[in-house]
Amino acid sequence: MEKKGSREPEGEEQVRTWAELVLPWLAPPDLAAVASASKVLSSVAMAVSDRRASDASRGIERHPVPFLNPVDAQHYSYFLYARFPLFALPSPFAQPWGGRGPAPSDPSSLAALAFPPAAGGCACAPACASECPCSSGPEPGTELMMECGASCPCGLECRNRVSQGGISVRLRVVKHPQKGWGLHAAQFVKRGEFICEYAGEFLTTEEARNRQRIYDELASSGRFSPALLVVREHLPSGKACLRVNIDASKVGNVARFINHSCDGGNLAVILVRSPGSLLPRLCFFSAMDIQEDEELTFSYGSAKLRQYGQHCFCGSSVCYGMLPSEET
Ligand SMILES: C[S@@+](CC[C@H](N)C(=O)[O-])C[C@H]1O[C@@H](n2cnc3c(N)ncnc32)[C@H](O)[C@@H]1O
Repeated sequence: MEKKGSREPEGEEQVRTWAELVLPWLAPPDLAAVASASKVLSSVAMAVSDRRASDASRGIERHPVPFLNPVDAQHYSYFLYARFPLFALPSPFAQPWGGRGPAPSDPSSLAALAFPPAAGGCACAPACASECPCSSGPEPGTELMMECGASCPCGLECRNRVSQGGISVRLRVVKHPQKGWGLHAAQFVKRGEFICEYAGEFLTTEEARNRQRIYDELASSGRFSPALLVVREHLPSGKACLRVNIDASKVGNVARFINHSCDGGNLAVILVRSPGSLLPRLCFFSAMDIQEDEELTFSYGSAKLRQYGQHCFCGSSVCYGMLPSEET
């Protein structure tokens, strides 16, 4: 901590200024290595780590999402933060985190520019009415919902874009001794509220299969928590299905911390479609009233598809004992 009134020697002040700019770009192992080089670097590295621990979203979400670790000394998990899914990792693959300046830019905010909106959408501008043709669902028994989108003339303030305004409930990321980090409610959440979208990299099925093989190996040694999700949307004919692979292991949002529960958990997973978007978005809504501090969970999949052996610690009365995993 700097003492009021006392000035650092000029050389140290310069090192501090430089360190404040550079250290937020470093991954944890490099940050730790730099910290051991001098007192000034150590104090800047500590401040960077503290700021990182105070907000997993780096200031990109409306409310900070702090890390809480009652288990060990591990600070946080390192990944690039994006609010929406991306088709390709931004280059270079880096984002400052824990600096003193303004929030870094959200790499996923550029994604929409790369894909001009297609035709379609509603014509209810300036405001969408309750009978807007884009508004539907989720119907009981289905996991599909429609919202206005890029092809609609209405803006983000439209009432039919609940899942597009970002996260509005307060959340925190809490470490569990067996499950690793998990996402928790930091306030009471009413049933049916939008929690967050599953952001990450959209992958081709071939790339998803390749990565899954590597992740399975790393996960079985306990060194890695993969966050690759495969979602299948069955078309009305029932004959075909659209497969969406989203990998939040390197880039994603707070959804990458949501753990599995064999009883289905307290979140509903809804595919949200919008005019102008080719792919559906995977969104989480609260399936029931959720109390402050409760962990947010959903079911990763069916028990029948278990292939590799990660033990499940969901603690539910119907726990199968192993995490679901399917052959991608
Ligand atoms: C999407 S990540 C969830 C966040 C993860 N816990 C972390 O620390 O980053 C999925 C991984 O979390 C762990 N996990 C999730 N649910 C679990 C459960 N019920 N029991 C044990 N581990 C779990 C597994 O390692 C799984 O591969």
